[in-house]
Amino acid sequence: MVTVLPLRLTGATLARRGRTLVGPIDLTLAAGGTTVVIGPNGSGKTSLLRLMHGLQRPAAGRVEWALPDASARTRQSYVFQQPVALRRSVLENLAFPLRLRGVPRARARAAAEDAARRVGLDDRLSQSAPSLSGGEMQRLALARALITDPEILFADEPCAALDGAATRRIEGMLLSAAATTRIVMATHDMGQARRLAREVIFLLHGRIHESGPADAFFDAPRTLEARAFLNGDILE
Ligand SMILES: Nc1ncnc2c1ncn2[C@@H]1O[C@H](COP(=O)(O)OP(=O)(O)OP(=O)(O)O)[C@@H](O)[C@H]1O
Repeated sequence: MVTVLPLRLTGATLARRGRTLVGPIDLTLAAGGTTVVIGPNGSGKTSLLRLMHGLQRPAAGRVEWALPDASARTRQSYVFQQPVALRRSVLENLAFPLRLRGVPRARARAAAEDAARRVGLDDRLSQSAPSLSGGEMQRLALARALITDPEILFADEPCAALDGAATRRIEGMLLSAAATTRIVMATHDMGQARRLAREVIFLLHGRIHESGPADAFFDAPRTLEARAFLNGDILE
């Protein structure tokens, strides 16, 4: 199968007004499993996801997919920390990415209904999406991001501000999506990171401080800083 992976970052930095927010980053994202990006507030989790997804061009270094950027772009989705919904119905929101890709109206509608059923929003199809609750909105955002069957999904704190039940529901969606979609997500919730991650990237001050298989990272972090972070200590 032709695939966009691996994604390779080589000395990549993201900058705003001359200030480096993240990087230089060197990493290779191969196929399979979920990568969880963790680190203190302001350590650069969102910036790293944006850099990988191509929301911003690197100020230095390279961000390269296995396919040309134009094809790579159509095979990835991004869920923002604060999801944005179109001022349209739940059904139209779900159908939108398919319509953008030229899927005929009836087929897009059927797929949207099916997606809504799977995430428990089938009784909300005609409700205006901006009026959904926080948990419902996150489910909508995730279902909309997955409806194109992306090869890779970037999710920035997809459970921020959700209660335990809503969080578990989103985690369930991520776990089933992970069977076919490579996931890279940022989270503050270490329980969630343990439940979902195959691989961890621990950021500190905009750089990768430690990374590797999740089990090893959580059982025996190599660096003092990672140990301190997992203990909930403040890192300056
Ligand atoms: N548009 C911007 N302009 C200037 N600085 C920015 C911008 N976006 C982010 N930053 C800065 O970049 C650094 C990293 O921010 P980022 O949002 O990537 O961190 P984070 O790890 O996702 O934080 P949090 O856990 O609080 O969401 C922070 O110091 C932040 O203030």
